[in-house]
Amino acid sequence: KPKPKSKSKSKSPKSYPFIGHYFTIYANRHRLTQWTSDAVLNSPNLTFLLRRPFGQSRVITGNPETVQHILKTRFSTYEKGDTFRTTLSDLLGDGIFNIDGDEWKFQRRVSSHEFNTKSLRHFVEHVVDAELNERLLPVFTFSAENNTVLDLQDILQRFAFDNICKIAFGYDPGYLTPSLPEAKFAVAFDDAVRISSERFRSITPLLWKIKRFLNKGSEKRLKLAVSEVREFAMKIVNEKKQELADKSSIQSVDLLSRFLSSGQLDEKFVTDMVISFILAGRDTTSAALTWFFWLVFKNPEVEKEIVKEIVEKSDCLGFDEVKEMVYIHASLCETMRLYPPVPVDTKAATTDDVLPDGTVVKKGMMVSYHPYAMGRVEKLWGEDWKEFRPERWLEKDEKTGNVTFTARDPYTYPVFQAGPRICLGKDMAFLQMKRVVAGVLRRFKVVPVEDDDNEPVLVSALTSKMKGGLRVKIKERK
Ligand code: HEM
Repeated sequence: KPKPKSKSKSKSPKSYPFIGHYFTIYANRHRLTQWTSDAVLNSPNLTFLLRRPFGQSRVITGNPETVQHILKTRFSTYEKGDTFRTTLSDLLGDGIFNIDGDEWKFQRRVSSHEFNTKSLRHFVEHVVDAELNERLLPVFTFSAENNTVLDLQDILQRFAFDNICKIAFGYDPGYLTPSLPEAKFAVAFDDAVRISSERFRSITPLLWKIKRFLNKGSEKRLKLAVSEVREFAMKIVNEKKQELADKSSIQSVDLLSRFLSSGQLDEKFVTDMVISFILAGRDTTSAALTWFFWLVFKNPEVEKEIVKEIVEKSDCLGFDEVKEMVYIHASLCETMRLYPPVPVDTKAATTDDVLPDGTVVKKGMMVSYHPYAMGRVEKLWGEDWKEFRPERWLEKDEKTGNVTFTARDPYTYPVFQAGPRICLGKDMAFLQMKRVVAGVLRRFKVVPVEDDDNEPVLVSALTSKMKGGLRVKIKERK
């Protein structure tokens, strides 16, 4: 197992009494993911102690052993915790992302049915297939014929949003239609996520709580955005309740029906669940795919291999064919190593503890693991870690010539988290992304409009995005 870096490259950021690293945090407030990543990478044991004002400290780690300790070995010690819960409670309420203990176990158990093989097969062969063939590809065809510019990230968010609503709630918002309708909901959702996550940067939580109490500035905007989001989620819930009441037996197989028929009729609870699933399903796969198409354009030899893998399959891509596409799978893993959709994820300690790297953790302290930094550790990925090389995930059997995908251990690559709370939608996400890649690259080339050597910027608010989106032209593949 590779060992973390043993030497510090440069000194740690400067910390002052009372305010800790606040000056540097403030100066880097628009690139905190990148700044904390540098701090982790420059630390000898890949663990950095971020000192916040008023003596609050947060551990941030990129050390696989420590990540395993937090996410698995001491799972019950590291919870979401009160700070996380209160900071996000206006938006997420008691949804699965924001709870611990028995409540979390219940939601996880009911939700996990949604991700069994039968559901996933239905998802890829019907839901994703229809959204791809009836919406995404026609939008691309129009763009190719008329030489228009598209914001690929926006298109992919619409695509993912329609899909998650259809599979989880049996509801089609029709957000990716040729006219690309403005959706008040989507704007409100982005605002709500961004402002909620900005609360974490407040010098003390008291500040945003006072602002909320006075209903001023960003808190006023957050309140409006959250009520818009809740109204939309509640509409879905009420329509589903009506549908269930109208039917003598339950035919719907979606998650929402499952919650409603398990006796969960509390409107607030089910609405919270809907919001968490939209967050999980919309922004993660769309961000990953946006970076993927940019990286593939920048690496034509990878694109060639991908197209080769696609044309070897028949036109009709079902569940099994999609699963078999190992080169695309590897390319997506490689994309998310460099640009993880959840770049940093945070827990809180319920008791005092000592991490395997010797860091002392006090009860109540926040402890984050940093997939963005971990994808950049030379000792874990080799000297060529900067390169986009799907081959690092593949193994060729010299006798048979068969190429197989080799996963890294989930604590070295915690892009989907790891341990008992590992992402429930991992397989669903891969199936969806692979089906999109195969459907798009079989027919089209995706060409960024700004083709210079500048790397797009990753910005993060709970989940990451490409700053400003990705403007592309679509060309028919000859
Ligand atoms: C590339 C795509 C995705 C990535 C990288 C990803 C990553 C993650 C991560 C890091 C977490 C842990 C979050 C936390 O607890 O703080 C998580 C949890 C979760 N994800 Fe995903 N996710 C993806 C797609 C999806 C999709 C499509 C769904 C489908 C709805 C989904 C459903 C969930 C759920 C329900 C949880 C909560 C699990 C729990 O707390 O027990 N994810 N995901």
